[in-house]
Amino acid sequence: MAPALVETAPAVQQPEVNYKSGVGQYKEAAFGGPKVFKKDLELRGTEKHAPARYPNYLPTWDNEKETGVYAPLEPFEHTEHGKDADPSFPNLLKDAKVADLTANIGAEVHGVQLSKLTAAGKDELALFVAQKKVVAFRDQDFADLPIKDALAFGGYFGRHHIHPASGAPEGYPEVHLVHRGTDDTTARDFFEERTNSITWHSDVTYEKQPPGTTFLYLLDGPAAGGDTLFANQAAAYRRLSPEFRKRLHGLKVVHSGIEQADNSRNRGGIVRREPVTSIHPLVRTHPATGEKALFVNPQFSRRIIGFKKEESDFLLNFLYDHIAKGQDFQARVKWAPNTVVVWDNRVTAHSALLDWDDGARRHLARITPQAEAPYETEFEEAKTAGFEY
Ligand SMILES: O=C(O)CCC(=O)C(=O)O
Ligand SMILES: [Fe+2]
Repeated sequence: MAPALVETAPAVQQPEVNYKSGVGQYKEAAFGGPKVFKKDLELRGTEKHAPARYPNYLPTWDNEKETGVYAPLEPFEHTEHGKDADPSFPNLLKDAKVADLTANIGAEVHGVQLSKLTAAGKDELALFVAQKKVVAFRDQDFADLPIKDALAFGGYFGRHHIHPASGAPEGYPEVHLVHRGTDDTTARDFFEERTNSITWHSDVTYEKQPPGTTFLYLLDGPAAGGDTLFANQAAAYRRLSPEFRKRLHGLKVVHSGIEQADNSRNRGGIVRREPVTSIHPLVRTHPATGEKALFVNPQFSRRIIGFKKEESDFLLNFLYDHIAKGQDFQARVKWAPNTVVVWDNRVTAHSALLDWDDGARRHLARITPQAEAPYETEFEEAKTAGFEY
């Protein structure tokens, strides 16, 4: 049966919380990939559509062998390599051409081959991405590497997250896939019910240790469309008044993976691990830059602890709206063949866009190293200094 090609999670005992009463909604249902996935059709192609360029990356899943067989995730000690980096980036950027995408978020880089970076270069990559928030590296060989080599590269940045509900290349559950194939009717179905496809989120924030430096690379894409949106959640934090920021500090938010798992189950997809909820600070601090960022998203955040439902909904909705409208701290990343986009999931949110014709293949792979458990540091009145707005 079919999987849900979406975000998702595991288990550490949590205090009892009524996560279901929050405003966050799991909206990714319509992004959940085809109900039935015919691998042979994708391998063959159709009269109108070419076969998959990277058949080794076509999604597979096995309900019988995979559902419920993964143990809860255990805590692990994360090493933040961005802290060890030379901030002048001598290894990463020595031959690079860097162009900022906007004044407040994003860069595009030519002239670097990620797969060839030394350990020092990878440390610099972690810091550079933490600073820029999202970076599009062009002309990469990543998609052509053996999958195990791509995973070995990503594993430097943290323990691989195995998605609870998404399809994966055969034998590599650590790779999360985004795939719309030749017989996909997602766009038509989705817009029967909805007016836009924006789904701001950071990945799998219901995990105890959500991802940090995250890699998404293009395998096949439509001629136009299918861009990805990114928002700088540190800039979103700084844009708020000092009084408002002060109030946000100390608040804790419940994040839930339950709806995503239910959604996968309802579609006949897999749930590799029983879903969990986690409690994270509403404002988190980045371990390498010391920057503070909002850490809420409408996909997975559910409830502010200690607030009544209406209070929690009111504040979370304000923050979602603030982030969604902040075009001046957002960037729109355009995909091209051989592009690897790297973002820091701790300080950004992103949204896919469903704006291309059904049937045109869009196929991406994500490598998702987990990072530290989110933590916060004290509110500091003057401490937006040193960071650009
Ligand atoms: O398809 C996209 O543009 C982004 C999908 C996504 O949210 C992810 O891979 O984490
Ligand atoms: Fe995502």
